[in-house]
Amino acid sequence: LCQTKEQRILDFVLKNAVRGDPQSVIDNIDKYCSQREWSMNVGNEKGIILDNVVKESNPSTILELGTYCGYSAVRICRLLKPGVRFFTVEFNPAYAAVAKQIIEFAGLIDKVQVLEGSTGDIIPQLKKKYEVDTLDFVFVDHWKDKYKPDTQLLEKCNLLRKGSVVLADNVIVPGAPDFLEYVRNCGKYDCTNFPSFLEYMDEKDALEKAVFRG
Ligand SMILES: Cc1ncnc2c1ncn2[C@@H]1O[C@H](/C=C/CNC(=O)c2cc(-c3ccc(F)cc3)cc(O)c2O)[C@@H](O)[C@H]1O
Ligand SMILES: [Mg+2]
Repeated sequence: LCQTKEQRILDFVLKNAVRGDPQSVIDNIDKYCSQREWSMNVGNEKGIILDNVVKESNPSTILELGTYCGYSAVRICRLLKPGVRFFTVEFNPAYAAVAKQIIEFAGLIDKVQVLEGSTGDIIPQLKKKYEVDTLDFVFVDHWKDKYKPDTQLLEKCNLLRKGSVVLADNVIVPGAPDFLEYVRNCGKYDCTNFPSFLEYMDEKDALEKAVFRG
């Protein structure tokens, strides 16, 4: 019945997680993807680093680039105080549909707006159409060749302010070399690298935190 891996992940969550309990949703996605089918969720090792960066930023307006199944949306939103706004962008309708159901099951759908479309089209709409002033936190985890252009687009659209945190997954594998070179050398960011491991594997990976200097 479940034709796609993403539908099988959703099915496993619906069957095994506890409705309204974000941690059980995260734990069950990690369990399925480590025991049955690998999947490109940020995972628990890098997820703990993500948790810590989110907690220290205490953000009110958050943007995620690349929702996929909603694992990091649930991971981030479970830490947020009431009333904050979390936007996540996904251009694959099948993935967006799975993500919405997983976010809803976790009980977090009121905090989350899944914006269906390409980041290149949606980022320029955030101020006028979605009433965003500036972004406190951006989690970047979509196609790796889009990291740099979309970071530059965020700058161009004046969505970053002094202290805005841009946190990028996979800067070792699959890697985002042009993004790393840009944020580390353009002079507009203070960068920190967080070595970790690729989700569900023993391979090395890392997150890069780039704080906009304003
Ligand atoms: C411009 C635009 N607009 C909107 N949505 C967009 C968009 N570009 C992509 N998306 C969306 O975001 C997700 C894409 C995620 C891409 N992530 C990875 O490729 C990835 C790969 C690995 C990996 C590591 C080792 C391997 F051997 C193989 C794969 C690990 C990871 O953690 C990854 O994130 C996916 O849901 C896609 O539809
Ligand atoms: Mg990733």
